[in-house]
Amino acid sequence: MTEPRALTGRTPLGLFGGTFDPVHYGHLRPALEAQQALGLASVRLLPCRLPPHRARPGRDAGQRLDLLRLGAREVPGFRVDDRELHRSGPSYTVDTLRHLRQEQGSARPLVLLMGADSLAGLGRWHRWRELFDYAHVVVLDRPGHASQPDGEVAAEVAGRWLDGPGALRDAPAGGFYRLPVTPLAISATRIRRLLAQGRSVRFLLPEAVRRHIHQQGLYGYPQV
Ligand SMILES: Nc1ncnc2c1ncn2[C@@H]1O[C@H](COP(=O)(O)OP(=O)(O)OP(=O)(O)O)[C@@H](O)[C@H]1O
Ligand SMILES: O=C(O)c1ccc[n+]([C@@H]2O[C@H](COP(=O)([O-])O)[C@@H](O)[C@H]2O)c1
Repeated sequence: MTEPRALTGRTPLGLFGGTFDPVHYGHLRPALEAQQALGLASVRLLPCRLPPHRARPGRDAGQRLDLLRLGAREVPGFRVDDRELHRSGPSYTVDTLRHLRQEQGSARPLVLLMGADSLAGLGRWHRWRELFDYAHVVVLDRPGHASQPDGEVAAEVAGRWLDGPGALRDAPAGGFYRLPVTPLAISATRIRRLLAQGRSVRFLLPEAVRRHIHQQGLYGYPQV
């Protein structure tokens, strides 16, 4: 996959996974802020086929992928990476990171981005401690969710906190960092609910995504 800026062996690569049903500005704006604040050459958006800890999405993988591609097109530094859609079974992030590490080599810092709500469930992810063998983890603030780890996750990251974004370049993986981003109380759940009520979703997601949803009748309701 070609990246927008030339990648040297130690240019950090951002990775942002999600169900993206549909992609919205609560994904894109925090990811863009992370790209700029952390000096990421590129952010890869990774749609999952079967999210491990939630109900099967109403839209199939191809439909969510089309929407994500339209949204990602707005940002020059973003790429959609659809590798999880080609794997059977639940889309475990540790498997994705292992493959990316093999591809990218041992030196490049990989930076797994996640919203604060994902952090809250991290201790239940498949082989979650191994994530730190393959990547740094950076938590993006999300309204209504604590950005501080607790329980087993707090214990695991106690010795992993990084001083600042520059420290991401000092090692290929293993660090933990919290990045304040513009708080946007937007969720795909709320967008689906608005569509179900026949209400407008303008300005919550890219206009091309909104149009595509209506043109394809993806969430089943007339244009508002
Ligand atoms: N408004 C937001 N602010 C910060 N992070 C977000 C926001 N919305 C989603 N994220 C993060 O984006 C990633 C993908 O999220 P996902 O695709 O599940 O979106 P969602 O809006 O949470 O969806 P749903 O409402 O269907 O659960 C997760 O790491 C999540 O924490
Ligand atoms: O690996 C896991 O066990 C795991 C458990 C829950 C979520 N994830 C990943 O976290 C990302 C966000 O998930 P979600 O359910 O909030 O869309 C997505 O890439 C999922 O594959 C991964």
